[in-house]
Amino acid sequence: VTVTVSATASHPIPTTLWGQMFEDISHSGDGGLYAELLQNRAFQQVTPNTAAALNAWHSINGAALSVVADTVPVSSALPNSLQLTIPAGRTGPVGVGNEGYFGIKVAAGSTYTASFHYRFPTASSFRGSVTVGLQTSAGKSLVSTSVPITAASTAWTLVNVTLHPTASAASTANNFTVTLDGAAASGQTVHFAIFSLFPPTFKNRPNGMRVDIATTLSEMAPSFFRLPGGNNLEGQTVAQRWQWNATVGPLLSRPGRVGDWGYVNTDGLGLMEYLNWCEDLNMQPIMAIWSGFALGGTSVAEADLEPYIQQAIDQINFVIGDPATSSAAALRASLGHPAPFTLNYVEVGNEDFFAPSTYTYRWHDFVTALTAEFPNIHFIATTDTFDPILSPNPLQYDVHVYQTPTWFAQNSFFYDGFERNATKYFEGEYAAISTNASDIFGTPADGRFTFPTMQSSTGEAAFMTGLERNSDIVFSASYAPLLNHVANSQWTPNLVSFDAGNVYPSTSFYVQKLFSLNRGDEYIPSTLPTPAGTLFWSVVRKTSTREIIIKISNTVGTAAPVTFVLPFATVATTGSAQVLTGAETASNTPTTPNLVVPKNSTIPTGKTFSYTAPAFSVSVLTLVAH
Ligand SMILES: [NH3+][C@H]1C[C@H](O)[C@@H](O)[C@@H]1CO
Repeated sequence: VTVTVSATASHPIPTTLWGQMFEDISHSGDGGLYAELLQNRAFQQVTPNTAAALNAWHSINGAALSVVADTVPVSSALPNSLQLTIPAGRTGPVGVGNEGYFGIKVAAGSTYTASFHYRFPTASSFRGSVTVGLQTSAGKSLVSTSVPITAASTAWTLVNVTLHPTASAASTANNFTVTLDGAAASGQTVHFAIFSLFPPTFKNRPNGMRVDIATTLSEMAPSFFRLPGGNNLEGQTVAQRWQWNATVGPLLSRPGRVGDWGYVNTDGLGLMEYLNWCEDLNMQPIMAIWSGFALGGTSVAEADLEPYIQQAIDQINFVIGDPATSSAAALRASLGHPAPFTLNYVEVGNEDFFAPSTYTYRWHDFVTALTAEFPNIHFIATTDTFDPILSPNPLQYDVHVYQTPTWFAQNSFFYDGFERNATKYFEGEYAAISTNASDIFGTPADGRFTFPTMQSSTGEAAFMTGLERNSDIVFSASYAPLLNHVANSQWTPNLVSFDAGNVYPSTSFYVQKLFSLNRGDEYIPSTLPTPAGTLFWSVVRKTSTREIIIKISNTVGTAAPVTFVLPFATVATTGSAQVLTGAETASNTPTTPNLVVPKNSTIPTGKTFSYTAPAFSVSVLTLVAH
């Protein structure tokens, strides 16, 4: 095929085009990006005196354990404590261990900061010491330190320790342990509250992000970060919705919530952490507000919306308000960020095409009130585009599509036919997730991908060339879901998988990275690909370097020769090629983590040059031309 490139750009490309969608699904947050290593650290949202309340905790050497509703809770937000009784007649360490989020990585040279609160429900003359450590699940100590404790009072005492392992553990099958000497503490009962164990964090932020995952996400230079969801914004019930104010301030003040993906969210990764994260990666948030619909099916009646609208106003004021006039903004200032954060986009709900009939008034009432308060914010609607008709007319819609690789390859012209009527589109969730067109959301046995493959990733890349071509109306796009703990997935495939020890960037992640790191600031029209074809491309210009950047996706198993004809007076005779290619079913997985990674080379270029796109490949060709 011959591709003739135009001399003049058709439109500027928005700087927000490529970014990331986040929600706490498959332990993306708790057990993933959020660096806390202990699972069920504060016994939040569990029923006392049940085995489930002790999830991730186990007894060491006969200690009697139970989660109790403490008569003197450590805080009103954290009513549960761990009650530990040392039975008589035990010798050696007796206590409690935590197995982390399906393992704990212990690296020599890292400093681990551990903490917990303790109190003796009955005061006594007991004086002892507690040993805090990390050990393999076979019981071999990796590091430990001891701190004195006293039963002189029944008040809570905070213990902080640092651990410095001198050797790395052979695997992530390790436990965090808190023990007392069985003989010395025989018969003692101690209460513990909110344990915590942190490794070093990204940019050393307190209560921050896991370094390896954060670094991987930063490598694609995302321009936006959608938060906090996705389904996980919504709650199964109105009471279980995500509430910004329950996720800010001291961890002692954060009750946590039952998340929408089958596990308790600590909310240690809260709105302030999200916003600091956005600043650390130079991203802008696309922040959602709860829009009055819970996933269990409840819509708040219009007459009852006001408190939820006020909560949304406070949420936005927390982000951009003036501390002198807004208490929510004053709270932000007190937490260390007096200046407003960047916020241009607020999404009203999530996938409200599940509740379109009530979205008409929910959208109207939220957006009318919020626009009056925040005239510069762009509000994003989440129903199907223009169905139902909404008032005020949305100027932004969030469009989601999960489909087959073939669908993506066949629909790279999805937006070409959209009316140019001032409405802009956020392709907020997209991924090729199954080869089975009649059962997209089925199981792996039915064609569902567990990890992206070069078939799914080239399909997505084809679609993304269309998003780039239509970036006059597509302002943002993000693959979903972003993250996944391979030991506890609620959704596959995902962009980046991980376990307690490692991160596994997928083939689709490398596609996102190739598009995001090789952006142009203007789109250059060229011979259009055949919509029903198998080879797709987009051409952009980076005006600052006078580079032409050509992205090519070959979605089938035969190499595709393509000739480019450029109209520029000066064209470099060599250019760079960044190529991601592999077999149709090739995936990066925990067993083959780097099976398919981009390879760089130089290629001959010129006013007319040919390039052969390998089978199942995404290529980025860059050359200076003007
Ligand atoms: N059901 C998908 C759509 C929803 O918005 C997300 O929470 C889910 C996975 O990304």
